[in-house]
Amino acid sequence: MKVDSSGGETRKGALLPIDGHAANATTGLLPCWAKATYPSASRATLSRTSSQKRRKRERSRSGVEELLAEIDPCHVCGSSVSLADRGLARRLPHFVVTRNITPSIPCSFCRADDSDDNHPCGTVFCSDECRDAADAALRVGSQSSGLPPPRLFFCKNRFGSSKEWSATRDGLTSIENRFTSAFGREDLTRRVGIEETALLVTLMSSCGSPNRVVDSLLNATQSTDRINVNEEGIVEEIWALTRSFMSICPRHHKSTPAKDCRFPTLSEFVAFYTKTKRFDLLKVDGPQHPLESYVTNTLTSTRLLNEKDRQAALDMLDPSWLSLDKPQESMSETESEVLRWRKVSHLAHWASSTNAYTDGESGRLHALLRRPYYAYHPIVFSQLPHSCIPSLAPVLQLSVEHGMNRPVLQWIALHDVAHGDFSVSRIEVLNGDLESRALELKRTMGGKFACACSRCRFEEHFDSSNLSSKELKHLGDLAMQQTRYEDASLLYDKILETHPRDFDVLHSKAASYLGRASAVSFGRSRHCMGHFVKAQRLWGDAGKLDNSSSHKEIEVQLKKLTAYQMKIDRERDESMVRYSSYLDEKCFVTAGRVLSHGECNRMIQIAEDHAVRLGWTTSRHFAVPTTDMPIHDLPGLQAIFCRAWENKIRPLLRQQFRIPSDSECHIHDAFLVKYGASMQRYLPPHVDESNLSFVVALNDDSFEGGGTYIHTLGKTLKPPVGGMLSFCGGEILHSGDPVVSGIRYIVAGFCYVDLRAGGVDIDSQTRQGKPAKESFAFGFQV
Ligand SMILES: O=C(O)CCC(=O)C(=O)O
Ligand SMILES: [Fe+2]
Repeated sequence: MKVDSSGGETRKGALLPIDGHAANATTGLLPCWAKATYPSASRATLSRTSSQKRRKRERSRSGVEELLAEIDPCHVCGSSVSLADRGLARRLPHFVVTRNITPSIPCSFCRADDSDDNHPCGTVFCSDECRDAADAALRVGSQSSGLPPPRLFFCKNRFGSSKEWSATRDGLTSIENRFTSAFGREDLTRRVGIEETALLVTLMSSCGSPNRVVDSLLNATQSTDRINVNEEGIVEEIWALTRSFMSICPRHHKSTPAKDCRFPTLSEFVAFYTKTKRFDLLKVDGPQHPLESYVTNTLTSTRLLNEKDRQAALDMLDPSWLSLDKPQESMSETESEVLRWRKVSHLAHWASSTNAYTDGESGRLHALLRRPYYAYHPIVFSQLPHSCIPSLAPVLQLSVEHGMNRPVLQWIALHDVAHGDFSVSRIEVLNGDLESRALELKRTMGGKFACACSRCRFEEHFDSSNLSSKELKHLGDLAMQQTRYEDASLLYDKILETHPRDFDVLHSKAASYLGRASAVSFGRSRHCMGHFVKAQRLWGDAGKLDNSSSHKEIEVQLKKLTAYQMKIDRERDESMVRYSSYLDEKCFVTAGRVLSHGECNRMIQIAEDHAVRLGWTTSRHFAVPTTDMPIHDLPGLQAIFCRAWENKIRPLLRQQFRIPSDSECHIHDAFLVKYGASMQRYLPPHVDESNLSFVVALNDDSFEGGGTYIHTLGKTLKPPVGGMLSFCGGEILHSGDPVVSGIRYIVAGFCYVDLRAGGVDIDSQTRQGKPAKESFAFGFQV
């Protein structure tokens, strides 16, 4: 969309000369997040002709240099600020502090103490006038942005007990209250970074117009004169941000002739970026790319899209850049529909996978989708102090409101958050060491910024003596999220030295052993080096302590322990079931059965009867949820399953995977899963958190599609009714292939193979680091 086309030049907000802004009082006052100045959707999809581009390159440098020189002092008007004038220097705009701030309160940005002469964060305003102007601009912007206001939504974190959750909720409510009382609900505004086309596409499409999805993607990726749609977008964004701040101050008199305006170079961009980022701009490494959630939630949900819209979306999401199998003439209608759905179900994984897709359209789209997206909320982020173990993470998710699915900015509580204790991370990469984090923080927050979070304090001397149990727990949980299981175990041990009956810590420590068990490469070591047994032992011991039943997670683990701990009859170690083998004996499909037809039908019946009263569960699995029913929750299911396990499944697994006699195969989890064309159709690509996994088919003639797609094979495997697929769950990428009609039922089981004695030196033999994102079943995720 053209803002103004006089002189043949597309004058978008970012390119207006400062004079131009000043002349137009209304748009001049608008910061870039105001819709009137900067229509987000159109900017994301704007393409530029090469002559326009050339003209931009020809523009002189002076405008940019001038701007760079000016940006450092006052963030509003550009005039230099005397830091000696501390009263003024400390004064922050209304939108970053609560109303009654006095100069003696530390800076909301950098938390600097008032006694410090140099204001490290560099966020200073030279006068009340500037502060008010910024404040006014924000208000104008928020009124006209046209974007839905943000909601603060809090998820229960995975670590806290119910008791702590209520403390966390109070803590989070206090944050919300603080924002609300400072600005009033209607003033809250959210702005999503324009440059990330996919995000906007998601927003648009989840608001009910799926046919704009591909238009936007193609516009963004196809126009050949755009070198990199993302970077250019960011540059524009920052350019606009900078200029609007510069132009809103009436005291700014320096004019820059239009001919001096041009886009910054990359290094200038970086300079702009790091400086403006100190304001508000925050790069969000979303745990899930918006397009991923669009594909997995919206497209497959019959509640959100009617058949016609979904068909239209499917047609459009069947582009040639998905280098999966191509439909062939000889394919039946069902086969091509399965193929189409498979493409959709793999899209998210494909888009966010680290495998290189560097060529052509697929490469460009892949690059686009893999980039973290940007979201900023000037008010909210400005108020949150930085921490390298953040307790909150902002994510954009769909949320049902008044029957509509809307994208909302949500806060995920990563740890328990007490009243007054909250922080986000202001740097993107938290995996770096102390030094690299410090460097990045200085660039982002100002040259003198030094992080004093407990992680930094700990890593400075690797000494835990000056840390509280709570801080140690945070550090342990962070290590879990980053799959540094050994570090997590050590940190939890430190706490248990003084608090041996802390159920949360006991549970987390057991989970760290389980993480280590899954991180082992079963293909290489044939057992998980005692980690699984240790985890079970720890849960068992915790269960013997008074009050352990008050801890929900421990209770669930004990229930599974009891349900699946069977007496093993050695006589039955030989299996008579025939099977075929794939992938170097890492994957098998039986021709015979491990469950009879009658048993399969009975299991389906029990599950459906139970579901009539209590429904199916859909949230038991953290990363890749299925619509399922835990076997250990229903005695009827458990009885049939355990009989099959003892007599058929266990002996078969031992034989298939050549499990040595000094090791045992343990069930950790098992559930009955339901897929359907009008409900959850498929499971996206993932690896399990297990050494071995198996899938038993409970029916096969009442659905089309379905089966387990094994990615390295490029094939869908479908055992007969009562037959079983088994594979190295932690190593083989697989997905539940989409069901295109009818209902599919399976039993899925997750096993660990461990030494019978469980007694090896576990601390010296663990392999670290399967990415948490792909983990399944009980994963801890950042
Ligand atoms: O649906 C399938 O066949 C695969 C199920 C699966 O992978 C799982 O539940 O982890
Ligand atoms: Fe799986």
